[in-house]
Amino acid sequence: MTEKIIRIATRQSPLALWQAEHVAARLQQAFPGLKTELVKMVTRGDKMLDAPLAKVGGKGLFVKELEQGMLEGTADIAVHSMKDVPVEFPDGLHLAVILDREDPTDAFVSNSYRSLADLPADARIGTSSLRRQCQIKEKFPQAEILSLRGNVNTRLAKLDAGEYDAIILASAGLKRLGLAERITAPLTPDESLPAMGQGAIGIECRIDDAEIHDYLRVLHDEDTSIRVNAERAMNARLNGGCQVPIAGFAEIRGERLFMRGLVGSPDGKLLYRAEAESGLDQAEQLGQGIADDLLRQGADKILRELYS
Ligand SMILES: NCc1[nH]cc(CCC(=O)O)c1CC(=O)O
Repeated sequence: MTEKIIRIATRQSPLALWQAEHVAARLQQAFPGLKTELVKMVTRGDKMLDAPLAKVGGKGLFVKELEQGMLEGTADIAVHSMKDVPVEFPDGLHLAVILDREDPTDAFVSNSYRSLADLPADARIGTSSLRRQCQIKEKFPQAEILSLRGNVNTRLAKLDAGEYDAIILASAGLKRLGLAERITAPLTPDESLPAMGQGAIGIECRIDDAEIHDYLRVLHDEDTSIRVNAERAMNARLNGGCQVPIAGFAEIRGERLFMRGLVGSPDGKLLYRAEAESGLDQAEQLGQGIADDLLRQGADKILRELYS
C-alpha cells in the first residue's frame, strides 16, 4: 500500500485547505508512507461572493465542482464541511465517513459588546445565514441584519473596519484557523441553534472505489455520524440546504439521542421549534419526526415562500 497517492479535492479558502490538510495528515499518520496530493478547485459558491447566499440559490453550491472532479477521475476524495453537503449525491458518489466533530456552536464576535445580551436593540449584525438571521431577529426585531460573505478572515476584517456591531460565525471555523481568541462569546443552542452538520468534516468518494474505503475507515467517528445522520434526515425531509432558515442539532447523552430543530421566517416573526429523543439506532427516524412536527406546525408555509 506504500506507493498509493490519494488525491484530495478541496476548495481554496483557508478553512477548506486546513480541513483537507487535516485529513491528509490523519491518513498519513494511520498509513505511514501513504502519499496525498491536494487538488485545489473553485466552486460556484466561491465565485459569487457578492450575492447573499439565499439569492444565489441551488444546492451543492460549494461541492459540485469537487464532485465533478471525482467523477472524471482527477481526484479520489473530496473533503467537505458537512454543513455545505446536500442530502443527496450524484450517481456514483457517496459520503464515506464523517470525522469527529469540532465545536458545533455559532460564535458571537464583536469588538464593542461582550455578548448577544449586551447589544443595543438596533444593532448592526453581520450574517448571510437566514438560520442565524431569523434567530437574532426573534430576539432583536429592530436589529439591522447586514450581508456578510467571504472567507473567515475577510469577514473578521469587515467587522474590524466598523461595518458591524457584531458578526456571527461558526466557532469551528475560527478554532481551526487558530482564531479562537476572536470568539467573544460562544452562543448556546438556545441562543442560536446550529445548522445540520456544523463543525463536522465529511469525506465523499466514488462508491465503487474499494481501496479508498479501506483507507478512509480509520477516520470514522461513530458519535458524530449518529448525530449528523439525525440532522441530515431532518433537512432531507424539509428539503433544505444551507441557504434556508433551518437549524438542526442532535446530542448524545448516555445511550440516548436528543435533538432540536427549528424553522423560522427571515424576519424572525415566526419561529417553529421541535424537540424529541430516541435510541442511538433511531437517528434517521428521530430527524424525520422532528421535521414532521415542524411541518405540522406550519414550517412548510415558510419554506414554500422562500423557494417560490
Ligand atoms: N457556510 C459556510 C461554512 N461552512 C462551514 C463553515 C464553518 C465550519 C463548520 O461548520 O464545520 C462555514 C463558515 C461559517 O458558517 O461561519
